[in-house]
Amino acid sequence: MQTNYQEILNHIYDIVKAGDNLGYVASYIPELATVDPEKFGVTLTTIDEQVYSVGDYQERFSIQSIAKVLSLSLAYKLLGVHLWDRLGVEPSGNPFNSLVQLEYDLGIPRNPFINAGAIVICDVLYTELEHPYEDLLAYIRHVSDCPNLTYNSIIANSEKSVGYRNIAVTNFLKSFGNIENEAEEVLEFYFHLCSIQMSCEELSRTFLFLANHGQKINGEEILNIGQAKRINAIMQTCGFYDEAGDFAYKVGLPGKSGVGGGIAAVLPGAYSIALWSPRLNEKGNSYRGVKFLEFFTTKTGHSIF
Ligand SMILES: NC(=O)CC[C@H](N)C(=O)O
Repeated sequence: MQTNYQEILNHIYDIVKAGDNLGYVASYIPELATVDPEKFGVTLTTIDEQVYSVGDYQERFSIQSIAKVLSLSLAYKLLGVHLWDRLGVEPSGNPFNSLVQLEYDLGIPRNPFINAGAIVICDVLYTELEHPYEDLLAYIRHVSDCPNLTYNSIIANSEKSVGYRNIAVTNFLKSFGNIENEAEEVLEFYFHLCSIQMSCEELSRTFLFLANHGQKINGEEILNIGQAKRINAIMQTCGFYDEAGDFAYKVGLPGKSGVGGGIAAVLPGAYSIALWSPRLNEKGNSYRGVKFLEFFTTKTGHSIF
C-alpha cells in the first residue's frame, strides 16, 4: 500500500507546532540571531521524485554545517581513501566546536563533521581546486540543481567577526601540520561554505543523491555506491555531534544538522527529508526538527532500523 506522506507530514506538523518550541536560536553568529524562531518547514522528496511539503518550506535559511556533507563529498571524490590520512570517521562524543580532543588526537580530527574536521576538508579543497570558491559553489549548484545558490557574505562576515573558536581550532590544526594553506584563507573559505542558504525544498532535493546510492535523480553519478554508503555511515554516527546516539535511537536515519536550525536526513533507497526550525536544543540541533523526525519515522516505520 502506498504511504500517504502528505497526510502524515501535515498531521505531525500540526502536533509539533501545537507543542512547545524550546531552546534558543544560535546567537553566537550575530546574523543567525535575527531569524524568526517560529519558522518551521519540512519537505520530503522520494527517489521517484514525489515531493511533499508543509509550512515554511520555500524560505531559504542558513544551512551552516549541513553544507559539510557537500564539501566532504567533493573532497572524497577528489582524494578517495587518502582523505582519511588527514582525519577520522569516529564519533567525537564532544560538542562540534570542541578543542580539547584535538590535543589528545595530535591534530587529527575525529570526523569530517565537527568543525576541526570540516576545516581540514576545506584545506583539502583549497589545495585541490583550481578556483576554490567558484568550483565548490559550482559543485553545490550542480548537486542541488539550483543554479542561483550563492555564498551569503553577510552571514560569512558575521561569523568571521566572532569566529574566535574556529580561529583557535584552525591554528591548532596548523600547529600539528594538518593545515597546508594559510590558516586565514582556509577559515574564510570555511565561513563561506557555512553561509550557503537553501530552502527545505532545495535541501531535500540536494540530499536525494545520498538516498539514491550516490546518483542524482537523472542517473548522473555524484559518488559511487560505496562512497555514498560511507558518507551515510558518517552521517549516521557523527551527523548530530554529541547527540548522534540519541538521534539514532529516536529517529534512525543518517542525517546532518546545522546551527541555522536545519536538518537533512535520508532513508537510502526511499527518500530524503529536510526540516527547518531555528530553535536549537542544548546540543545545537533543531528542537522541533528532531521531534518531528522522531514522530515521523515512528509513525511510518520507515527508518534504517
Ligand atoms: N554546527 C554548525 O552548524 C556549526 C557551523 C558554524 N559555522 C560554526 O562553525 O560554528
